Amino acid sequence: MRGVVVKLDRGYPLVRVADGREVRCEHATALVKGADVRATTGDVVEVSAPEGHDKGIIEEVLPRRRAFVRKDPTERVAAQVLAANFDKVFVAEPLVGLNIRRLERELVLAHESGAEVVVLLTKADLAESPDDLARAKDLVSRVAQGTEVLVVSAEDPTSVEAVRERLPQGEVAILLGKSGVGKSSLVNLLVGEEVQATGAVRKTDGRGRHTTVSREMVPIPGAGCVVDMPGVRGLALWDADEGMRTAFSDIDALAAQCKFRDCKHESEPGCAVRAAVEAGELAPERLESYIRLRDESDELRRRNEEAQRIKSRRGHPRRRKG
Ligand SMILES: Nc1nc2c(ncn2[C@@H]2O[C@H](COP(=O)(O)OP(=O)(O)OP(=O)(O)O)[C@@H](O)[C@H]2O)c(=O)[nH]1
Ligand SMILES: [Zn+2]
Repeated sequence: MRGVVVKLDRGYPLVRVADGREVRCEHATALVKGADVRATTGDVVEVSAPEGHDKGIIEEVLPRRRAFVRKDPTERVAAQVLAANFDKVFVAEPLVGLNIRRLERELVLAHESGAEVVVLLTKADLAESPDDLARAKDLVSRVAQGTEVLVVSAEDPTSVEAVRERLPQGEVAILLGKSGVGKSSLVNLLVGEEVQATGAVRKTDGRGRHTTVSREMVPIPGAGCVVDMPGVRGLALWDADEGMRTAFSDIDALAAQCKFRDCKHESEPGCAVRAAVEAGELAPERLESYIRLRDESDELRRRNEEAQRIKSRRGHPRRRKG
């Protein structure tokens, strides 16, 4: 049977199979043992249902056309795929507590997936004045580098409709953003009922910091599906070259004018990026942020290559003698 992973929580992946049934499934030992393949939300999987077994077995995870990948926070060098086969990424950033450095990182990860990205400036009703809102939108638009920015408020149904319009039927969007930016509230408004517990609910039940603990495909009436992405507190970069180029297209364009092709924009002569900072055309914090993210991704690549070398040596013990 062919199916799609529609929910991932602390238990077994929930797979919706062709006839519409939803089945809890475990991974076939062969999948986990060798390459350590784990199905994630959005994955298309091949499932078997052995006689007398209460769960289905995921026999195969089909190749992903798209993936949202971060560095596994529990491992020194390992990627973790948080969602697969989506069409869009909504990046939610709140108007109050706006954090440009976090937004930059989220944009790199979002663009790296290759999906279309839309930034949601949430909790817009908390703006002190129309000017305050315009300033925030301006700042976010500059950082977003041409990526669309929507102003969203739970108090303004029109703004919620604008989000729905960006998610046509048949498409899947993942929703990124720090805990508390209003992701669950937005999902509930899109659905039209309380399908996800929100921060306000959480206060009374006294549970942990994150309200949402699962990654679930939630169907939106008259639109596609949305996956609220919890636990992305530590969004460490994995492969980020493409994402960096898109999220920092301003710096990428300037870098083409640097004297050295491999300029690091640190202390090299003839650096067009630093020249732009000195001329007041590029914010120094933006360059700092770029360098920090680039170094993080370079360091990870170095570690990954090292791990691959060790692995291939272990796999071919005879080579060592040569
Ligand atoms: N003023 C205002 N408050 C909002 C808005 N959207 C959400 N909130 C409030 O912000 C708090 C957090 O909202 P949630 O929707 O739970 O945030 P979340 O991003 O889903 O958080 P996690 O589920 O923990 O990842 C709640 O108290 C909401 O009522 C908004 O547009 N305006
Ligand atoms: Zn340079």
